[in-house]
Amino acid sequence: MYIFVINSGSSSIKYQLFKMPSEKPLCSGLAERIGLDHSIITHKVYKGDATTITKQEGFIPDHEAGLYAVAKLLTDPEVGVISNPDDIEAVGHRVVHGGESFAATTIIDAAVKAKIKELFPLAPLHNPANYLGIEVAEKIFTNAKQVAVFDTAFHQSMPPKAYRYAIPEALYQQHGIRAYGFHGTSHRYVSKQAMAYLQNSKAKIITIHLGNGCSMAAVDAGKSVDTSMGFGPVSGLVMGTRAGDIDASVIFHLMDQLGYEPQAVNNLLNKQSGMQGLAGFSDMREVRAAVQAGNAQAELASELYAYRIKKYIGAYAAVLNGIDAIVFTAGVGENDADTRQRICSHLEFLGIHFDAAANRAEGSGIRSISIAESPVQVLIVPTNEELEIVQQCYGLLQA
Ligand SMILES: Nc1ncnc2c1ncn2[C@@H]1O[C@H](COP(=O)(O)OP(=O)(O)O)[C@@H](O)[C@H]1O
Ligand SMILES: CC(=O)OP(=O)(O)O
Ligand SMILES: [Mg+2]
Repeated sequence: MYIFVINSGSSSIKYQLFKMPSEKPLCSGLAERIGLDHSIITHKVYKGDATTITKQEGFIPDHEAGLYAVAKLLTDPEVGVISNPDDIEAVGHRVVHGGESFAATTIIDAAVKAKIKELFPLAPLHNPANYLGIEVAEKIFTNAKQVAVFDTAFHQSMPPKAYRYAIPEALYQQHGIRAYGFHGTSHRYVSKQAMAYLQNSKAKIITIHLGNGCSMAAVDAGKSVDTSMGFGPVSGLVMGTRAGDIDASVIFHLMDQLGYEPQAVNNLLNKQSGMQGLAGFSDMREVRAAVQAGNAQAELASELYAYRIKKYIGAYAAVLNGIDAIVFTAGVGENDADTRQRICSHLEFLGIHFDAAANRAEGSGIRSISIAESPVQVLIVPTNEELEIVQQCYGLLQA
């Protein structure tokens, strides 16, 4: 059985075609800079031990055009891997916000689509792109079952004391205002990998997902018990362009004293803040280069980014009553030794004894960057949201 996985982001589409149940990837790819100049699709085909990489440049105006271009690559006589889109039996979609309606992976029907649409205002950078991905896939892969895997699902195990806000009860009961949490597919995947690595299914783990969006989760024996993102994916950590935690008074001040309209505040906190707002760059590689060049704003931004994470490590160590491991994952977490060093230094009182040399060493796959005697293991675990999505889809279709 072939299952195609689509991870539609705000400006990118990640995709992977799997043969199930072997979980063998036939191809994977990334369409980047959708709607911007210099759009590019990087398409990788795996045959035996060999990987062939094709790069296709040219303007991609929107997600619909991007998905059609990807489908064309899949069936291309030279770099394609299937002869007909009808060969695909299921398409697994990452859907960022599932609200309280979805605690598990779900076959998509008209009612599920309506619910995903209803949640647009709660995840404006993500759910519209996810929805479009579903609509286009329905047109291209007409034979396939469409399946939704929600970022919020893993965090549905949080207790009310973690997910409720201290505001009137009616706002929760009537309007669903509570913390949901995101990146659940990644937190679930890396925490499972870490439990297997530690050979401890009861492990208390703090997972730190640092991509463009950033979040942390406190995971107790495989269950999320708290997480840093909330009602929408803007709270908690400092991100590429999102502010993370901020006093609500700032929002009133912006509107009442500085004349900001609600939409402008939304834009400010989602798109112009975080590392972009502090240092002028949202891409951590550019921030690192600026720090190297002696840029004081980039240095402060890097310290603030790490400091916020350090505070959440302290909080989640308390929530979990001790920790067995801390896990770094996603673009920054997996690749940026400097950020990991800033976060993990001076945490010996928690039993975190960081190995600075191991942290700087080149490596791939799951690996430890704490010293052998450290009571708490610090791990790098590469995330693979697409693999987790395909496993979820296959599990659902077999059930
Ligand atoms: N070698 C690296 N050093 C530092 N940061 C990196 C490196 N490689 C990727 N990143 C950062 O990872 C982030 C993107 O992570 P990713 O998980 O791909 O994000 P998303 O899935 O949210 O688009 C960017 O900020 C990028 O700069
Ligand atoms: C939910 C979220 O923030 O996702 P991403 O990191 O892909 O933007
Ligand atoms: Mg991501």
